[in-house]
Amino acid sequence: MTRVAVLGAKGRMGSESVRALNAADGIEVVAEVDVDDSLDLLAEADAEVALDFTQPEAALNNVTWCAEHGIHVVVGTSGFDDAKIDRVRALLGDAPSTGVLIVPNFSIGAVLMMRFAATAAPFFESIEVIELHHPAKIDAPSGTATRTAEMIAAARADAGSAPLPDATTTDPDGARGAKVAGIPVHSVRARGFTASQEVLFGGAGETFSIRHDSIDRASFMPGVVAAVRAVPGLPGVTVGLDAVLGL
Ligand SMILES: NC(=O)C1=CN([C@@H]2O[C@H](COP(=O)(O)OP(=O)(O)OC[C@H]3O[C@@H](n4cnc5c(N)ncnc54)[C@H](OP(=O)(O)O)[C@@H]3O)[C@@H](O)[C@H]2O)C=CC1
Ligand SMILES: O=C(O)C1=N[C@H](C(=O)O)C[C@H](O)C1
Repeated sequence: MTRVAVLGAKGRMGSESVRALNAADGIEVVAEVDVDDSLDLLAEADAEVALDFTQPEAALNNVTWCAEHGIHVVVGTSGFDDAKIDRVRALLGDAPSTGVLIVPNFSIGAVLMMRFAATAAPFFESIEVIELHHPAKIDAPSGTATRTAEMIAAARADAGSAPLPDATTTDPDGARGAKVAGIPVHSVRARGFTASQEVLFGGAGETFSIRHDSIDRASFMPGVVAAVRAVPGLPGVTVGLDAVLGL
């Protein structure tokens, strides 16, 4: 049995993950940790893997504690940016034995949407990302949108693509969106959405859209289970579910 601790266990993702992990073969949730609990619970429960669904300000501290205690971590919490990843890499050192798997989005459709967007990126002049989430989400832009924009920007840099055309000179209220790696990202927070994203492409005489909708948090659970199973075999830092899915 893989012994798992869920951090943020009372939250929307944490509580659903506890149920999914306990229903999965060969996995047992041995600690359910939330905001007022000590991380010592993980050691007391002899957890082998931790799953973090807390909040952006908390995740780095949790990952650091786990790495220092030799507990593999799957990070589902958004906002785990390059600066945090560098801190974790430095902590793990050159010959890591502990795995830290950072997954901006666990749903298979979202993983494919990001891959397809990166594939399409060099073929169009214009690209904009629109992410749409439930109004209880505390961070913007979403981790998925940030990762998508970074993948698009990397694909365009590799291909030597031109900058996106945009004649805007006046935008006092940020109507053109946030710029993530130079890609405009627009965040919508509205009742009725769980987690959706559309990537819009424009070229001469044509537009092209890639859209993904998570309409229920059930969409994330197969990825959560797969990530928990995989992380002990992935020493060091891994970003994205792609390696776990064999993509
Ligand atoms: N990678 C993915 O596929 C997905 C990622 N997410 C991300 O996961 C994170 C959680 O989302 P969601 O479940 O909706 O949020 P919730 O607010 O519903 O859950 C977060 C839980 O973590 C608790 N918490 C806060 N700080 C700590 C801490 N230091 N230690 C332990 N528990 C803590 C919160 O307590 P309290 O409410 O009292 O603060 C709350 O119970 C977000 O960053 C979100 O963006 C969400 C969906 C999918
Ligand atoms: O907060 C959420 O709900 C989600 N957060 C993640 C993100 O920021 O990308 C993943 C998914 O979009 C749901």
